Amino acid sequence: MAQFIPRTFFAIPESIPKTYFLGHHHAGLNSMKTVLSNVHLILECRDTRLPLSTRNPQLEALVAGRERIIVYTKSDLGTDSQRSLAALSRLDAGRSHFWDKQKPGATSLLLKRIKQTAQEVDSLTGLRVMIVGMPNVGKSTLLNRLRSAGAGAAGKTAKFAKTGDQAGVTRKVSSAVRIVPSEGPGSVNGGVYLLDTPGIFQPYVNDGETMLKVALTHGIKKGLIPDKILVDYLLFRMNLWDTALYSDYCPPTNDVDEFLAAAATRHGKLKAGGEPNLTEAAAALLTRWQKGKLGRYVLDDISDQAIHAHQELLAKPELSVNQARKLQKEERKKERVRE
Ligand SMILES: Nc1nc2c(ncn2[C@@H]2O[C@H](COP(=O)(O)OP(=O)(O)OP(=O)(O)O)[C@@H](O)[C@H]2O)c(=O)[nH]1
Repeated sequence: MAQFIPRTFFAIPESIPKTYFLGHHHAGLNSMKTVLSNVHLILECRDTRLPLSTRNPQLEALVAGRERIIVYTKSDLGTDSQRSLAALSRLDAGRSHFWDKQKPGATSLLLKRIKQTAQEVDSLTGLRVMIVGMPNVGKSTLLNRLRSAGAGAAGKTAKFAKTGDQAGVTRKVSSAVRIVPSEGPGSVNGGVYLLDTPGIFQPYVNDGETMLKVALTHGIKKGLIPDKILVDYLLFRMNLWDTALYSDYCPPTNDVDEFLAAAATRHGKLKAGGEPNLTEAAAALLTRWQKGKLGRYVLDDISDQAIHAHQELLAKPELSVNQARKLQKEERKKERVRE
C-alpha cells in the first residue's frame, strides 16, 4: 500500500471572517474601564487549547500593570505534556495557573493564591477580583466553582453566573459576588468579591487560521464558519499529529468527504436509503472533538520560536486598534452584501 502523505498546507477559504468584535464587546470593554479602578486582582482566562490565540491584546492593554493571574482554562482538553506546560509557564513568568472544572484541587489552589493576595492587600472593604478573557473560555464556570469552593454554605446554593457552550452567554459586567467571607484582620479582611465580565473578542485577527481554531473551540458563534470547513481543518491537523486519532473511522485520508462518510456510517448518521448524512456527521464529529473524544491537544504552535514571534507581534502589532476597527467595519459590510 502507498505511504500516506499528509497535507502540509491548509488553504484557508476566502470566506473566513477575520473579526467577531460585536457591539456588546465594545460596551463590555467600556464598562470594564469604569470599574477597573476598584479592582485589585485580574484573573485573565485563556483556553489551554489556544494559549496564544485566546490572548486578547486589547484586554491585556486594559489590565496592564495590574496584579494578574493567567488562568489556563479547560486544561482537561489541552495537552498534559510537561514540555508544553513548561513553555506556557515561561510565557507568563510564573503567573500561570492550569485549571479545569472537573478538578476541585485546581480550584482550591487558585483560591489559596487569591486569598494570599487578599491578605497582602488587606482592604477593609475586601479584595475585588475581575475575571476577563475571550468569549467562551470558561470565565463564568470559573466564577461558579470559586464561589462554591470559597463562600461556605452560601456558595452551595444555585450557581451565580449563567454558563453555556457557545460564545456570548455573559453580555454585561456582573455585580460583585462574594466568594470568600470576611475572616477578620490579619486574614482575609473584608472578604473576596468577584466580577464576571463578557467575553471580549479582538477587533481583528491576523489570519483566517486563527479564526478556524477559535471556531473549533466555540469562541465565535456556531455556524459562522461551515462545519465541513472546520472538520476539514481538524482532519488536516490530526493528520499532522497522529492519524491513529481517527483510526476507528477510516484509514488515513486527506479527503474530508471520505472522512465524513466514514464517520456517518460509524455513528449511524444516514439518510433514508442508507446514504451517509455528511452534514450530521460533521456536527457529530465537532461535538466529539469539543468533548475531547478525538484527543487532547494545543492547537497553537507553542514552540519557543512561535512564542517569541507572538510576543513580538503583541509588542509591535501589524495594525493599530483604529486600523483594526476600520478593517472590521469593512468585513461587516462585505458580510452584509453576502447575506
Ligand atoms: N471540558 C471543560 N469544559 C469547560 C471547562 N470550563 C468551562 N467549560 C465549558 O465551556 C463552556 C463555556 O463556559 P462559560 O463559563 O459559559 O464561558 P464564558 O467564558 O463565561 O463565556 P462568555 O459568556 O462567552 O463570556 C461551557 O459549556 C462550560 O461547561 C473545563 O474546565 N473543562
